[in-house]
Amino acid sequence: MVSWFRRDKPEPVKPEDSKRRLSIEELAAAFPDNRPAPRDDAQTTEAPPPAPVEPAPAQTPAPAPAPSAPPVEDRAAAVAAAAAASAALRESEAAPAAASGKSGWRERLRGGGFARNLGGLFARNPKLDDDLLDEIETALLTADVGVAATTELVEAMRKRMKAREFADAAALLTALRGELIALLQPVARPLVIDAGARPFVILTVGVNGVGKTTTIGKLAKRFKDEGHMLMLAAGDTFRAAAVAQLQAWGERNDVAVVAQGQDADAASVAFDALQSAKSRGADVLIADTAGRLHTQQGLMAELGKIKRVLGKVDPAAPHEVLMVVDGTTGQNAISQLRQFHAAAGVTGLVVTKLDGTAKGGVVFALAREFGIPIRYAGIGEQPEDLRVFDAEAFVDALLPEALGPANAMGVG
Ligand SMILES: Nc1nc2c(ncn2[C@@H]2O[C@H](COP(=O)(O)OP(=O)(O)OP(=O)(O)O)[C@@H](O)[C@H]2O)c(=O)[nH]1
Repeated sequence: MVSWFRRDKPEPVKPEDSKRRLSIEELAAAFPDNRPAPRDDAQTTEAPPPAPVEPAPAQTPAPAPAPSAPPVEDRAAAVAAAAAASAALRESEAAPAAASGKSGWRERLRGGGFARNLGGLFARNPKLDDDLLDEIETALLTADVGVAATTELVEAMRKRMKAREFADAAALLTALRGELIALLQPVARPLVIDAGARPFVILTVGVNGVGKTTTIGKLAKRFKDEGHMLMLAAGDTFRAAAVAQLQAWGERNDVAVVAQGQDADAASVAFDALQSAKSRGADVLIADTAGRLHTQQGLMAELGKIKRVLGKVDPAAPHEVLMVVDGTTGQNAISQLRQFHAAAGVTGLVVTKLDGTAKGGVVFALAREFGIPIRYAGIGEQPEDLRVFDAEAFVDALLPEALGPANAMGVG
């Protein structure tokens, strides 16, 4: 599949070219059905992307990927995958906004470990005693809330229980909900597009496979719906299908995508895209970057380079460094954020894949450890499955106030 993107005959491509319709093969490549799982070890065998060179001037035509014909069996698989992708797109577009509002959150998060363990615990009508606190502690740790945050929460509950503040377990549940909401409230700060920045530049970063490109697609839809004139920069020039994937999202939302193809210099793509967005009067530019492990120092340094290059066009850019974190990663997300923050100065987070994970508790650990705003939560793969992060809605979804057998989420 990688060979489709090798350049037999390089051709110049302009930003406008991104508006062309994608072929069925490109669509298939853009929506692969068996993505590798994200890796969090440093022993990757993948070759790193090429070291960045000085950015090309904005008007320099860049070589376009010129897909060569895939073998017949690959083509058949591609056609089948494309058909599935198109059907999925149609389905998602036709689907009612089932996941809107608090009920939508609850709907999506109910299968998760947090909801199941903690919710199930209270749904059993437990006795108010130390055993209950031990069980809460285990449930929080299992959901990856982390040792520090868990200890703080449980000790706060223990103190209040000893002070006879709670009449029963239901009262403790209410207090625990309050503590959880209080932990998240300071970081539930939505992204505000500064109208004075033309364009407002969002640089997305994160490790491999966390959902960066998908999140950009979801954001494109959101911003478009809000009436913004936006553009996308296909800065993930490493993964074979990433450019086509972003172009597919762009096409779907009628948003221009600036691309130079696979293996292009990511900083050059960002530079080009910002110049283009400026000259077209776009008010938002979202730049994708290749996934990279936080332990790969060379690749982490490349993020600093991309930022500096953007700063040459607009000293205030990027206005937001949005790190996408996979909510299923567990405590590893902490070290990821630490390294990305050091390399690129993260200003906001998107926590993805919170639907159905046993590890959704990492959101609390991130909030406690860094205090960096959590802008959005990804709760599914469809365009509408990106929510502005709301502390109360999130806690409400994981641990509803009224827990009885009827409300015990995912229990049994
Ligand atoms: N269930 C679920 N899946 C998601 C969510 N966000 C993204 N995904 C899926 O995660 C997979 C990886 O998403 P991508 O957007 O390709 O990830 P990426 O970070 O751009 O990947 P790299 O370019 O390899 O770094 C895809 O199968 C997405 O559909 C989410 O909120 N929930």
